[in-house]
Formats: sequence, structure tokens, C-alpha cells
Amino acid sequence: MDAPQTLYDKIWNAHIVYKQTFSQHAMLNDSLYRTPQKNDLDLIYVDRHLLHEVSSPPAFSGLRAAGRSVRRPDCTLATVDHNVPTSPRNGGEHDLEVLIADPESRAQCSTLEDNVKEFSLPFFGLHDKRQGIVHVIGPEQGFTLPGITCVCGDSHTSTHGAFGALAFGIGSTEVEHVLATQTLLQRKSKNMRISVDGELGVGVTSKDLILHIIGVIGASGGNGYVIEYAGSVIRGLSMEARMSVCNMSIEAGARAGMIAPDDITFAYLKNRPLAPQGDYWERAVEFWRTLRSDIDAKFDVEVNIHGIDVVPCVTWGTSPQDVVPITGVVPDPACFADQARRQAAERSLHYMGLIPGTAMQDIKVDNVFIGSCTNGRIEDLRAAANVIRSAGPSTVVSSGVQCVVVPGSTSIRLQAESEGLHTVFRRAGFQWRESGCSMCIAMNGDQLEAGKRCASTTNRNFEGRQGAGGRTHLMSPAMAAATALRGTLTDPRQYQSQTTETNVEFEDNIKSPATIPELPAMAPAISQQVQKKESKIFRILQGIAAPMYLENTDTDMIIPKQFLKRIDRQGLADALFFNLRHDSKTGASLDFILDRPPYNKAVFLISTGKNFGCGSSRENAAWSLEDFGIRCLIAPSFGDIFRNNCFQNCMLPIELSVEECRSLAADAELGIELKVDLEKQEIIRMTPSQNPIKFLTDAFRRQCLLEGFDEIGTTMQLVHDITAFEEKRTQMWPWLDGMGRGRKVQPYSDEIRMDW
Ligand SMILES: CC(C)[C@H](C(=O)O)[C@@H](O)C(=O)O
Ligand code: SF4
Repeated sequence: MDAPQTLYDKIWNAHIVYKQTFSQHAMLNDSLYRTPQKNDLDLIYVDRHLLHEVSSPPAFSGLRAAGRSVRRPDCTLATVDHNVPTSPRNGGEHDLEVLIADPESRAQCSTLEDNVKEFSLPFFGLHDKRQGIVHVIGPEQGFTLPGITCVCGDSHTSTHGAFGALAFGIGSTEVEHVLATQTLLQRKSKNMRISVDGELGVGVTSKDLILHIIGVIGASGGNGYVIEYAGSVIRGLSMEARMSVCNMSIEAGARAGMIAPDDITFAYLKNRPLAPQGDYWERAVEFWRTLRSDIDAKFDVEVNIHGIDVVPCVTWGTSPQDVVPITGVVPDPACFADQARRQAAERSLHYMGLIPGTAMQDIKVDNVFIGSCTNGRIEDLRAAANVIRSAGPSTVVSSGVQCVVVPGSTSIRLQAESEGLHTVFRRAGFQWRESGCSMCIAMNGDQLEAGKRCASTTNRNFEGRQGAGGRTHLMSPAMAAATALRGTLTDPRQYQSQTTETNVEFEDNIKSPATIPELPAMAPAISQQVQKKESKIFRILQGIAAPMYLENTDTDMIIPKQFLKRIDRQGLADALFFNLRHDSKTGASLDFILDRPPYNKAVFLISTGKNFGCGSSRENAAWSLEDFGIRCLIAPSFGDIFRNNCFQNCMLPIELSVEECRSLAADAELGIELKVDLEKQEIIRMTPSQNPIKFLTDAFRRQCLLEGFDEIGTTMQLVHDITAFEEKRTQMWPWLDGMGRGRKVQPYSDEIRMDW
């Protein structure tokens, strides 16, 4: 009998196109065989690929430069979300010149439009009623389905795991890999199960639950794991609530989060435009019912949480793990036993302008933001509106507080308007906007001013996330609405609204025109030679190392959002750690370590804190480090996407113990140079007294660095395996072909207008 498997194991194993084993790498030289290796990578098939305008331009440029095409346009869906304005869109005005004032934002959006035209890809543009945040529209349209692998150049792809999918974020180079091959080379993560049993108290929401979970396991607690959420509380959540939970798995440091599909999942998906129909629906549901962890399946880590222990909570600091009950107080950094955590808390409180012991409910806010891929769905808007309604018809937002609602998609905006929610918000003094990411990342001009404090339903409270110097408190939509009314952080239970989260059935309020361009279902497969690039070789590196002592250094910190608008990957050295190097108000230089000799010439960066490069998937973080001259990063652990992005850019991320990192940082303080030898997998300190430190790297990645292989070209050699997998896939899951309609039906049927 087969060994019991987790849900993650099942989906992973069912998607392996090719198993990399170390001995198969013919071009390895002998010494490599004798060196111990970490796990190898698997080439896995990608069923669904979502694209947005920020992370996709370099991928298309790469594709174009190599003369490659998109292998599966019928499994790809693009939209614009991060840069789009949330002010009125002029009733169908199509001209981006008129709609998007900022030239860089406009360039990203128009570049995506050009790319989808050139490569014939399905696209929901700014003027399409199905446009919205990529993680909102995927599920909404039925593009996201149980049992699939789903990727996007965006870290919150974990959202789609709510459907029992394996969904995770990737960097731009990996986006190019998927466009060209419909596959990805990945290392399998470990299994973690978080079981939430019993039930949630009255007025406690899924956002409180996921904040509570992150508070318990920490922002790096999920590093190296895929989390399966289970237990009676999770089973009782609506799909929208499950999406909020899975969405923030990335804030817990996990590769992905997932929930086994059930009748609630199937009811949500039924009749969605891109979900299987008719016979395919029946077959799909039969298969989907098998998607659950076997009873005896072994998880590497089990976490148990009692629903009753979860209360409405809010963040006080600049990491999503900085969570307290809304009825609590700002913690004293001295209460953290761990030194790194204590220092992080001190830094956070300074940034947030808070004093330990202050009651959370006494903290005044300047702004309230309701929206994002975590909480911009219809159920979230209903929950917030219910709080306002239950406060009474004449209640308005507290004087001087600027309050904004940004629906997660245009379809949600229309749904909310049909329910009259916009009137509830407007009457209370909220601004009612068009859909997009908006102030979650502040790329579109909607942003928090320096020093201002925002009650936000988003997922990241990182320094500068909503605007340089801006202060973010994460919370549920109900709490955000209650806070808007009182002007200070507020427990929503005092408004005793119905905050229960109910499943939302699909209501098709948007009929799409039936004009569809003729498109190829599948691009012809081209077998290519593995190319070697001398510029992409990493063997030995010697030089200065710069020490850093922060925990959870996020990629927003490494490169803030304003530099993500550049289409180019060069010239980003000045953007590196911009907000740590410059005062947010005056722009004055802050004497940051990388600006001081000898560290301004550093080629190594040593972080003593874990989870370096957590958060967003922006490959710009790796590009800016590389442009500065850093080629090797050493830390106790890395954010998964960031680590992969380093490898893709010929940079070496090395994981060592905290003690080893501290000892290397101490040497770096003395200006002692380091030398890394990748072939031997050792770090040598350029001083006679120290022994080399050994480390391990993924075998295949190491080979790519040593030999300068082009990973996409390597995968394209496996075209016969990919084609064979696709044939098997069509037999097993025919509904995944042709944009959810099977290959027998036109891949682009009436429902799927390409809105160019
Ligand atoms: C721009 C994109 C790459 C990024 C992400 O990966 O998460 C963004 O969505 C964010 O939330 O920071
Ligand atoms: S986290 Fe914010 S910026 Fe990122 S995809 Fe979600 S809404 Fe957009």
C-alpha cells in the first residue's frame, strides 16, 4: 500500500514532470559527486498562471529576446491592478494617457497591454468589468480550481490555496520560465498543519484568526513549509474567509497555504465563468472530493489552536507577527526574552511613534483603508458596512479621519453597488473608489503621508509600505469600520454587528460581449540547446562583508515600491535599502552601513536575523543588491521567493546557524574579508586562525551557478516530458484545457473575451 500522503504531497506528486536527480547531471565534474548535497529540485507542471503589470515586463522581454513563445495561453490570465487609479474611470474611457497620470505607472500598464497582444493572452484590462486584483479575479472567475498548481509573480498567490490548490508566488525570471515552458523547477517544502478547533467567538473574523496564527508561529514560523489549515473552525469558514487566511500564509513565512476543498468550495465555484461546466463539472467534483490529506499522513510540524482563544486583534509594530488583542496595550520591548526580537520591537515602536503600555484603543488614526487582496471582497465590504449600519443611520466617520473603500475587483464594486453598500459608506463619509491594490502598496498615487497612521485591512505593516514614513495597523474590515467611526483603534464587538462570514454564491452581473480573437491553444514546442552564459557563472567570491542585525528584513525594505515601476532591472543600486539610507521627510543621508567604507564595496551581506528577504516576490530586491555589488547573502533563513530570485540572478544565498552568522558578522565588523568556494561549499575567513565553515546548496542550482546554465533552456530540453505530461493531464483533468472548457471546445469561448 502507498504511504499516506498530505494534500500538498498529493498535488505535488501529481504534477511532477521530471525528477531531477543529482546523478543525471551529465555535465558535472567529479568533485561535485563527492560533495554532500541538499534536496534536488522537481520540474512541476503549472496549471494556472496569473500575470500583472509589475512583475511581468522583464519576463516578456526575456521571452522576446530568446525568440520564445508562450506555451499555454489557455492556462494564462493577465490583469492590471497595482498601478491602476482608483478615481473614476471616466465611463469607459480607454486611453491610458487620460486615465493614468503617472508616466511610470502608465508605462507598466501599457507594456502589459502590448505584451498580451503580442503573445495573444487573455487579459482583463482597465476598462474590463472583470478587472481587479489578480488574487481576487482568479477565484471570482473560476480560473482558480481545486487540485491545480497556480503561480503568479506575486507573493499573495497563496490566496488561491483556499481552494485546495498548490499556489505560490514566484519572481519575474520564474514568470518567464513558466511562460516559456508551463513548468517550474522547485524544491519541495515540508508539511505543516495548523488545526483550529472548537469555534470562533462572536465578532471574531478570519482576519483575526490569521493574525492570531502569525502571532503564534511568527513571521518566519512557516519558512520552508507549506501550511495546511484544518479543523472545525476552518471547515466552518466561507470561501472568502478561507482566502483571507491563505492569503496571509506568506506573512507567516510559508511557501503556500492550503485548505482541502469541500461542499463550500464547490458551491462557490459552481457556474463561475471559467469553472468546468456540465459533464466536466461532475467529473471535476468527483476528483476534487479525493483531495484531502490521508488520515495517517505525517506532517513535519503540527500546530493546534483553540478557536475560543482567538479574539479581535490588531498589529502594533512593523511585522505582521506584532499582534495584540484590540483590548490590549502596546507591549514593552523588555518583555521579549529574545534579544533580536527585543531590538526589532524597539525599532518598530520608534517607527510607529508608540509608547509601551498605551491602550491600543487609545491610539488615534488619520486614515482608514478598506480593501486589498486580503480583505477587498464582497463579504469584507458587507462586514464593514454592517458595523456602520449598526452604529445608526446618522453616524459618520470621526472628524479629520480620511476613510477609503477600494473594492478588490470591478465586479465586486458592481455587486456592492447593487446591494447599496456604497451608499452606506458614502453617507458615513467614506470615499468609494474603483478597484485595484491602491493604498495596500501605494504604487498608484493613493498613499499615506509620512507620520500618518492608518487602520488598514491589508496584509503588510512593513516600514514605508503605505508610503514612506507612514504607519500601518493591520486589522479586520469590521475593526477598520469601527475605527473610522471613533477615530481611535476600536473593538468592533461594541457595534455588535453581524460579522459572520457567509459563503458568496456567484451572481453574474456582468455579461461579456462575444468578440473573441482567434488564438492558438498551444504554442509549438521548441527543443533548445542548453546555453551557457559566462556572466552567469559563480565559483569563487572574495571580498568585504557587510553585517546587518535585523530580523525579518522584508523586500519592501530592500527596495521600496517606487522603484518597482522601472521596467529596467539595471541602475537599481541607489534604490537598495532606500528608506534605511534616507530620512523620509528631509531625504538626508542616514549613514547606513552600505554607505560607509569599507562596506560600500561589500560583495557579501550577512544577516544575523532570520527570514531575510521575506514578503513580496519583487525580483527587484535581488537586482538592486546585485547592482550594488552584493553577490552572496548569508543568513539563518531566507524568504523562499527571495532565495529563488537570488539564484536566478547568479547570486548565492547561504543558510547558516544563527551562531555562525553572528560570528561572521563580528568578523565583518573588524573588516575581515570572506571567501566563498561554491565547488567545495565552504566559506573561508581571510584570517589564519579560523576553520572554514561548510554549507549546503541545492544540487541543481549549484550546478547552474558553477556552469552558468540557462535554466529555461535546460527545461526546454525536456519538451518531450512536458508534452507527455500534458497528454496525461488532458486525460485526467480535461477541464483544465482551453481555459476551463476542455480542448474540444474552443479555447476562447464567448465568456472569455480578450479585452484589448
Ligand atoms: C508587486 C508584487 C511583486 C508584490 C508582491 O509580490 O507581493 C506586491 O503585490 C506586494 O504586495 O508587495
Ligand atoms: S498585497 Fe496588496 S499590492 Fe500585493 S497583490 Fe495584494 S492588494 Fe496588491
